[in-house]
Amino acid sequence: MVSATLDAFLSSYVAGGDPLRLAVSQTVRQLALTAVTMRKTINQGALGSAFAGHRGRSNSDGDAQKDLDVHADDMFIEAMRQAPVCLYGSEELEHPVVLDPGAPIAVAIDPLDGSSNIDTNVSIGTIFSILPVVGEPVSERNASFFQPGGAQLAAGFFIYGPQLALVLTVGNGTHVFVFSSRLGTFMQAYESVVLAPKTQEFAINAANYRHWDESVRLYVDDCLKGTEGPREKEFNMRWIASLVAETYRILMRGGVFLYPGDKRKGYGEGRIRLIYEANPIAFLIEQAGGAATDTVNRILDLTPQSMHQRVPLVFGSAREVHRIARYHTEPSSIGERAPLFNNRGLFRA
Ligand SMILES: O=P(O)(O)OC[C@H]1O[C@](O)(COP(=O)(O)O)[C@@H](O)[C@@H]1O
Ligand SMILES: [Mg+2]
Ligand SMILES: [Mg+2]
Repeated sequence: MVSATLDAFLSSYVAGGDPLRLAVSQTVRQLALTAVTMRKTINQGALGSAFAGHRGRSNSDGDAQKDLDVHADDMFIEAMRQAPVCLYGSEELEHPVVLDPGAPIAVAIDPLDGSSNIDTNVSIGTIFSILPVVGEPVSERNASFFQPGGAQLAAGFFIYGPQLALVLTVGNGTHVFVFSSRLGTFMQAYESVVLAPKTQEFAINAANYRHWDESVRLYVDDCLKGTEGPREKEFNMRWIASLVAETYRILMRGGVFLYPGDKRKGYGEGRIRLIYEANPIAFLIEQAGGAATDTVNRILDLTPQSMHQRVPLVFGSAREVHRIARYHTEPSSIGERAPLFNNRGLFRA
């Protein structure tokens, strides 16, 4: 347990006076102030006006927009106008918006993650990715969002749960800050998080089982067989349907998350958006010693092609993530089909 303030953490990060770092730290401060206000709105629940429900609108990806989605987007874009941010790209906006053309960074954001949980009083959040601005002239600057996730300067999310927390990386570990109402500020709650490489817990929306490809089905089948299957250990399963909540849990106690592509219409690349969901989560997870793939390839190596592009996402404890990749790349050598497992089965019989 450590107890530096977020301000102290950011001040030490900008100590060398690098202008990009300065811009990142000012932006994170603005995001944090806005998250505190968002939390107050969320805490009012159905008693507050921002909870009125659907506006009957949908975002560019076809998701129904709830009032709180739009409210969160309005809040964060206003906040980013107070920060040195050139471009603001959001799940809720079809195209990125130019804020300060001379500023050095671009912010990609999922203003409200886990929207389907708003009315159920389950944790929701805000995910952000901060990238350096690239591209000349100004009209070419949207290219900033199409850099591989490995170019991110910082990434993080706020989780509006039993605690308001910020999980942040600026490229030197993954840091968890919890908002202290008493002190009115975010305090660092843990040293840099280290994710256990092994796990016995997986998270997937099992309702889609029949739509998955065989590799994903076999992986899950092997987990479900527990001590009687090739894994020879019991597994636990979780699905909160809130990416921020799943990520927080995995950072705290290990585990693996899967949202693969499946055969449903529109789900060939899964559900998670690359630029403002998968990339920041992958950066946080890698900085904690975990791994993140599109089932096979490292997420942070992918070059985005469009602002709202979806990507299959697997992340969490590194050994488990790499194991899942092998179900896709060498299916005949893993799980129940592995020669060693069959031998063992013969001996047992
Ligand atoms: O409802 P499903 O298909 O299980 O999907 C749940 C996933 O969708 C998301 O809610 C997508 O994010 P949004 O709420 O920002 O659209 C993730 O947080 C979550 O992991
Ligand atoms: Mg989301
Ligand atoms: Mg969202």
